[in-house]
Amino acid sequence: MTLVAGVDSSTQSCKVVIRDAETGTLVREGRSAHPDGTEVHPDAWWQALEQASTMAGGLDDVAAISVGGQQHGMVTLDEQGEVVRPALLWNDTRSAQAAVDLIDELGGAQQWTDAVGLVPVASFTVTKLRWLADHEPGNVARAAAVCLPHDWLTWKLAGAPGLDALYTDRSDASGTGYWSAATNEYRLDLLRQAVRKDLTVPTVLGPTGTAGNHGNALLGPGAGDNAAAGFGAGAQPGDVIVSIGTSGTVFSVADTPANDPSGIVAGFADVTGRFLPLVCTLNAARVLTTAATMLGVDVAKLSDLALDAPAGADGLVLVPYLEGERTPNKPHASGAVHGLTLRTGTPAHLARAAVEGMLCALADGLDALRAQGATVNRVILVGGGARSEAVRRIAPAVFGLPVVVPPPGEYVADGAARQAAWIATGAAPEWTIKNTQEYGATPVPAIREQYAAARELTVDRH
Ligand SMILES: Nc1ncnc2c1ncn2[C@@H]1O[C@H](COP(=O)(O)OP(=O)(O)O)[C@@H](O)[C@H]1O
Ligand SMILES: O=C(CO)[C@@H](O)[C@H](O)COP(=O)(O)O
Repeated sequence: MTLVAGVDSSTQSCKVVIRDAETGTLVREGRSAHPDGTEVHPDAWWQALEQASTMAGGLDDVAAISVGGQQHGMVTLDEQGEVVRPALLWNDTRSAQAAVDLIDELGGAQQWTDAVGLVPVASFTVTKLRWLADHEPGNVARAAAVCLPHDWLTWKLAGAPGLDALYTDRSDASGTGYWSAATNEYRLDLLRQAVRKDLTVPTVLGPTGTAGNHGNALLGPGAGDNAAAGFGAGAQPGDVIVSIGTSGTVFSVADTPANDPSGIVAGFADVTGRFLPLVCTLNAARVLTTAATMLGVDVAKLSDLALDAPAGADGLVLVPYLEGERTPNKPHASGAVHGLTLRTGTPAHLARAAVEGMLCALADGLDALRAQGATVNRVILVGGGARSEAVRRIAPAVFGLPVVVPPPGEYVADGAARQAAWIATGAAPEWTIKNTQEYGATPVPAIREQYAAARELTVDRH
């Protein structure tokens, strides 16, 4: 049996799956938590990867390894390959002003989407580089290279061989703001404009490129976590993946690149050589955990409570901008609850409003994807939040679409493992996912209508 390993180094944890390359059967797995915060030293990811690999029985017997990772995080390295400062993550909003400045300097949003398929917001690496240039000139002076979380972990697995041996893949490169999925080329002029110097960047590998070796194992190009999840869940034309992890994402695989100057849909690349138009919210599964904390219950009880309240929660609306928001672009916003009355002031109403508010924000993303030409026949729901029965049952009413839920699993790590199997065997394996559940419901447009009336009514954070 040929074994392969897939890694998901995501915001909250690192997961490792080891699968049979031919059948996809899960052989072993492990996981380890990441520290909280939006600024994390990459060493913490390396320790978590080592712990998760050990829990998964080690990597000595695998033929290939691929790493999927949280997108956009800025990892800066000096000439010796030492980390210059803790990485700024995708959900760190301190570079919001840098995003505004960069859009102005290039002449507007359309110029950015024409150049690199996206409009800068605080999440994207290019804006973090500008923040660094504006606030930490000493660190900029020391920096010799910039890469992403998955690039850095792949490079560490290869033994940290030197800056010229940094590799990335199309999907993650397309989220930097200085690489174009449409042309398959870096825009190093935009990187230089952001950070005001030249930096070494990773070589972008194609779908079956190799990034070196870890012992006897080949290292695959890896991927951004969303692209890996799309590959792991086997998304087909007409499928839209909705991932409810730390972030909420809505995306599909496309044959042409997105170009959305509104900035809602980012024109990313996928792992097979195609494209991955994607909408991302900053607030997803943690809206549920926060609502559970407010109610003094766990997430299972939150789900029961939400299903006890009527659709629309009698008009109670929770606007879920707990970390500020990226879509819509409100980096300084806070969340809000509207429609409180004697009738709606119950735990069940609040639980229902939390689930519906989070899903309504994602449904707005679904509309934006359609506006970019995506065919949407059904939703495939993945990520930690998809484990919630309330989310599964309420989602079809909010999205107005059938929702398919694969068995609970690690679809980012699985996508990375599937890529590793492609590298090890020379062909993309057809791994089938059994026991998916389909949820249907009559659409309830009133849920989205009351959300639309409330979503602008927020105040900024202190
Ligand atoms: N049954 C559940 N109901 C609601 N949320 C859940 C459930 N199980 C896990 N989660 C949440 O899912 C999140 C983790 O999901 P995951 O997709 O692994 O996130 P990430 O990839 O961003 O680290 C955590 O915030 C966790 O609390
Ligand atoms: O910024 C994005 C996508 O553009 C996020 O989706 C990150 O890639 C983090 O993902 P999770 O840790 O929530 O899976």
